[in-house]
Amino acid sequence: MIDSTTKIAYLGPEASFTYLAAKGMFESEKLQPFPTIPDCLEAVADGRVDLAVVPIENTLEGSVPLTLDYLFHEVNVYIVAELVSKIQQQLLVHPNNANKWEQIEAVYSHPHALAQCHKYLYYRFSQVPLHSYTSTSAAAKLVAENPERNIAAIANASAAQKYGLTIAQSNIHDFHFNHTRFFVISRENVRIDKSTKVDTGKTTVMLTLPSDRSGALHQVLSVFAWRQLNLSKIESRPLKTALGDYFFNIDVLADENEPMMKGAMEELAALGCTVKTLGTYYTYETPS
Ligand SMILES: O=C(O)C(=O)C[C@]1(C(=O)O)C=C[C@@H](O)C=C1
Repeated sequence: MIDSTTKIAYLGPEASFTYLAAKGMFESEKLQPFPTIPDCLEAVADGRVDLAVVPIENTLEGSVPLTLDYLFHEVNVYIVAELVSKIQQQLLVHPNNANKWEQIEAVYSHPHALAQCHKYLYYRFSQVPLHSYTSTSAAAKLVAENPERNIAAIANASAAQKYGLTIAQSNIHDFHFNHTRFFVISRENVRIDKSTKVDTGKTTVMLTLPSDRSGALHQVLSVFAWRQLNLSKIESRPLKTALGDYFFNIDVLADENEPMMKGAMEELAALGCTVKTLGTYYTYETPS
């Protein structure tokens, strides 16, 4: 599945957390930066690359809605692996401004990174405007390219090194246990199976309920419950058709080829659910 010609998109530019996660799994020569999550997913969906690495969920801030929604609404692709990385956020400034970082005029980062540092920013920089950027490394690059502006980025220590920035404050995320899950996405329903995997497999299904009737969700959950299929996540997201219409993202700790899972999928279809399966995949821990 992975050979010398494999191209892998990631949310760039270089030194994003997504880059570090991808580099922990694949050779860096195969990695190609794309500016946004939709760009990565479109590139894999239309065949410009073979795989894409995108963030899906963080322990402090929850799901990355753009990834979740895009996987349901916009592209037909599969998850072939999950990467989990520790996330340590740093406040980065241009070296020219290193001795006046306490007077920064703006902070730039990915919305998830800003949210992971909410308390720090609230108590230290409550008057300073926060600006969302496409990724943490894009924010670091912006700070590097604008030395005349006393602005900061929230990004990782590799980004400081890559873009020649100074770490003004280390580990500014609000809670110590800060990890992000990333998906490796492919057009084919295959899986990356290496001895370094840390689990026995998980299947992601996205579904809509048959109709808005009482007990519909209960019925869906009992499909998994009586088969003793353990769920590790359930989350609803807007279906974007009307207020109160949702789709559900469900992660099941089982292989889609197990008889119980096949039975569950058949029963969901019989109940009238629309089910989109994103495949079974293994989890890998990647250094950050
Ligand atoms: O990869 C990056 O650097 C990103 O900006 C994305 C992202 C995310 O969406 O969760 C990745 C990891 C961190 O949780 C913060 C931001």
